[in-house]
This record gives sequence, C-alpha cells and structure tokens, in this order.
Amino acid sequence: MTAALLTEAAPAKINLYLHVTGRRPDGYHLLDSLVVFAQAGDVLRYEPGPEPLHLELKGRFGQVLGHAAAGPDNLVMKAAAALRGLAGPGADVRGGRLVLEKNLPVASGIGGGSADAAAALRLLDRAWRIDAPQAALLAEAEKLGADVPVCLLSQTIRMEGIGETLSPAPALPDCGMVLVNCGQGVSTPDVFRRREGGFVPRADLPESWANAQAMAETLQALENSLEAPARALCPLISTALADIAGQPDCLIARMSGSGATCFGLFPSAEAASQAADRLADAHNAWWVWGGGLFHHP
Ligand SMILES: C[C@@](CO)(OP(=O)(O)O)[C@H](O)COP(=O)(O)OP(=O)(O)OC[C@H]1O[C@@H](n2ccc(N)nc2=O)[C@H](O)[C@@H]1O
Ligand SMILES: Nc1ncnc2c1ncn2[C@@H]1O[C@H](COP(=O)(O)OP(=O)(O)O)[C@@H](O)[C@H]1O
Repeated sequence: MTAALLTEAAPAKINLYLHVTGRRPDGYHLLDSLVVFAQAGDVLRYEPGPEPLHLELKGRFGQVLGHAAAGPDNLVMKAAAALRGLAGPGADVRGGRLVLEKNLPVASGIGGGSADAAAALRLLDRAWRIDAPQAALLAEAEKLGADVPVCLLSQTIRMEGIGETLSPAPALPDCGMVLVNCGQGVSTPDVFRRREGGFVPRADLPESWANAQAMAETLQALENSLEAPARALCPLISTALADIAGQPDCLIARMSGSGATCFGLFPSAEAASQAADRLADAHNAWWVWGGGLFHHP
C-alpha cells in the first residue's frame, strides 16, 4: 500500500460564527455554525505491522496531551476501536504503528482531538479495507465527540444540532486566515457551563458571497456565543482578538469554537501569511499560523 494511502491530514476546524440556539434536556447545547477548515492541521501516519496497534505522539504539542497521551483514551485509539466494529468479511484489520504529528494546540477550539479522531476513521477505513458507508462512519464519529462528524467531512459546511446535523454552506470566496493561540488550554465543558444569557436565533445566510469583504460583513452581524465566557476564563483571548483586528487588511477577528484559538479573515492567503509573521514576532511564545483554507484533494 502506498505511503500516500497511509497518511491522512487532520485539518483545523474553525467556526466562523457559533450561535447557541437552544439546549437539549441532556444538557448538550444546540448550535448553528458555519464551519471551515484551514490548511493548518495535525498529520496521522500508519505503518501496518504484526505488533498490536499502538500510537506514538510527535510534533510541537505531542507531549501536551497528559492523561489522554498515547493510550486507549486518545481519540485516535478510540476511533480505531470503533472502526473494528464496522469490519466485514472483506476487511483486513491489522496492528502496527500510528504516528500522530500534533501541530495544533490542545483544547483550543479548533477541533484538534476531533480532527485526529476523524482522520483515524478515514485512514483506517481505507487501510483496513473496511470501506464503510459514510453514514456508518458518521454514526461512529458522533459517538466520539460532537465535533467529530464535521471533522470527518473536513469541508465547508453548516453545522447544527449538537454537531451532528450537517448541511451545505454558502460558497466561500477566496480568502486567507490567521490562527492565534495564547497557549492556555480552555475546557469546552467549562465554557459552555459559564455561558449566560438566552439563546441566539439561527443565522440567515446568503447563497454565496462576491468576495471576502462581503462574507466578513455578514459575519460581523453574527457572533460566537461562547466568546464571552471563554474570555472570562482566559483574558488573553481579548489581547489576541485586538492584535488580530489591528492587522492591516484584517476583515474580521473572532474566537473559534470554545477557544482559546482566535482567527482573522483576510482577502488572501498571502495577506494572512504576512499578518501571521507580524503576530508571531509580537508574541513569540504563542502559536500563530497564517495561510489558506483546506480543500479536499
Ligand atoms: C464547541 C465546539 C464547536 O464546534 O468546538 P470546540 O470548541 O470543541 O472546538 C464543539 O461543539 C465541541 O465539540 P466537542 O469538543 O467534540 O465536544 P464534546 O467533547 O463532545 O463535549 C464536551 C462537552 O462540551 C459540552 N457541549 C459540547 C457540544 C455541544 N453541542 N454542547 C455542549 O454542551 C458538553 O458539556 C460536553 O460534555
Ligand atoms: N489526539 C488528541 N488530540 C488532542 N486532544 C485529545 C486527543 N485525544 C484526546 N484528547 C483530549 O480531548 C480534549 C479535547 O481536545 P481538542 O479536541 O484538542 O479540543 P478542541 O475541540 O477545543 O480543539 C483534550 O482535553 C484532550 O485531553
């Protein structure tokens, strides 16, 4: 099997807006969000072998995971275990070595663990010749986490429900993105718990936008309902948002997901990359990335 078949990107998931529109009796919040993916991401590689399947962590954030580490609690290993349950008679489930290059900060609002779990589902479905129907993979993804279904598709999409209701999104114009994380992990459950106030209606979106400026104008009228509670837990989010918004050509600055990562939209990947260089110089201990959006090969 070629190396290309055994390598899978896990692109970062960004919520361009995130409305909390309600709450289920089980406590999960109902969301409305336009989700896009950036070219920044983790990378998962698989080397089939006779030894029991195991995971090795590399990359800038490989050692940050703590309790999740590389054991059965890691979302990559949970995804592998879930996939075994889908294997039919034609499958070739094997052991070997999974190597996860963690380039994304952990617990940071850009889906890191969720993206890794989704990448494991895509990669091992292929490598183990399970070839499960997408509906079956989405059902397993939902059990792994609210953000895993959208990460399984890793394409621009509208996400509703608790994260399981996915529908086509408006066509995106050319644009670039900066991602900034101050290095403080933010607990998703804590942010949801601390959110105050009522619910926000489902957004009204056009069919498409003529350019990035027009998209930013639509987004300015929307919000991330989790930004206020996250800023209370991590005040550096306010600094990151101000510094991104202060960049020339920045069209909008907002927090992604439950934070702490913030994004800025720019008219082009080049403008975003130049802004990222300036932001990295200003905050050399922070994680900063700039470039284009991720599009499936
Ligand atoms: C907030 C979002 C927005 O895309 O992204 P991140 O900040 O994680 O990137 C997601 O909804 C996060 O999805 P995910 O990170 O998979 O959440 P999970 O692990 O399933 O849930 C963690 C906890 O967050 C809360 N939670 C999560 C999703 C949701 N729709 N309502 C919730 O109330 C619950 O308390 C849950 O126990
Ligand atoms: N492969 C993984 N990468 C990142 N986090 C993981 C992984 N496996 C398990 N986790 C756990 O999942 C939690 C959520 O991580 P993550 O998905 O990165 O947050 P977010 O969705 O806010 O970006 C973390 O607290 C971490 O301990």
